[in-house]
Amino acid sequence: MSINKEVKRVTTHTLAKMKAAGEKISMLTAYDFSFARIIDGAGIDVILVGDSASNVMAGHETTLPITLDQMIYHAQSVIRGAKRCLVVVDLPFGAYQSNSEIALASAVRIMKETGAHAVKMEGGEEVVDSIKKIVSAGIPVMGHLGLTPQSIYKFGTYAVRAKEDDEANKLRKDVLLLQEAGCFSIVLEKIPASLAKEVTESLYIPTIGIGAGRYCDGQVLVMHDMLGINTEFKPKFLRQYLNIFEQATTAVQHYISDVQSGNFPNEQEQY
Ligand SMILES: Nc1nc(=O)c2c([nH]1)NC[C@@H]1CN(c3ccc(C(=O)N[C@@H](CCC(=O)O)C(=O)O)cc3)CN21
Ligand SMILES: CC(C)C(=O)C(=O)O
Ligand SMILES: [Mg+2]
Repeated sequence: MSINKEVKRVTTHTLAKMKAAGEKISMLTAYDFSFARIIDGAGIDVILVGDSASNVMAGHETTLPITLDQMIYHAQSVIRGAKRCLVVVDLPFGAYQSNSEIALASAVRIMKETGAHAVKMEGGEEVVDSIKKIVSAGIPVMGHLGLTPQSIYKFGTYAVRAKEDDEANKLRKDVLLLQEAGCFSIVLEKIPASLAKEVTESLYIPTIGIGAGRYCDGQVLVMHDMLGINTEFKPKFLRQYLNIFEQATTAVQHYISDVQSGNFPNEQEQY
């Protein structure tokens, strides 16, 4: 299948084997070529071109405003930088909820115009028909349950989901429906660790958690959060590995003062 044999690509089948072997799956978001190159080169299994681009790239309050065209632009940039990992693209709000034909058309546009390997969509029972249609067309689908940010105005808050029995029971059913519909993996966002453990054990497809505890088959974070580019967002589940905001601010301040003092450029830095 692969014409370019330089590197062995992670596929949805790799992830299935990893779950079977008890190997944890690492996933991070990326939205552009340069960061995709860093993350892929570091050895990540999966890059998610998340609709969180709406927040961290465009500065919106929620994920709702980002369009399919804008997601396609981000995915095209990421795919040029990602040589080894699996690249999954979020279907944005409005690109799949109306009916399964619109959902398929949106997924086809992503596959055709970006070269990405899979799509992700939020929801359970409500989107099962769309998932089946997309999977039948040969497009791998990742599910997303628990806190689903495209429905934030229905929930009203970003608080932990499925703490009560009725919502937990719906999630228990939804994971099985998604698996049956053909999803290759499911993101579980901000649910109790005990529930994530239980549903992870009930599935043969891997779960990828964010704020869903240590028992998921893999973990995902938004790159800008874990690198400390975006420092306003500090939920309990986030581990920050760098503080780029602070370091970049210091670097820019040094540059400004070097320009102002005439220290930059020096003799070696001119022609
Ligand atoms: N930068 C960024 N990081 C993300 O993880 C992310 C996005 N954007 N945008 C899309 C969704 C939204 N997500 C979220 C949003 C908020 C919380 C959260 O825990 N917020 C509050 C708590 C709010 C409450 O309890 O009511 C917090 O502690 O920061 C978690 C995940 C995850 N995704
Ligand atoms: C938080 C992850 C799972 C996501 O959907 C996104 O970044 O858009
Ligand atoms: Mg998303």
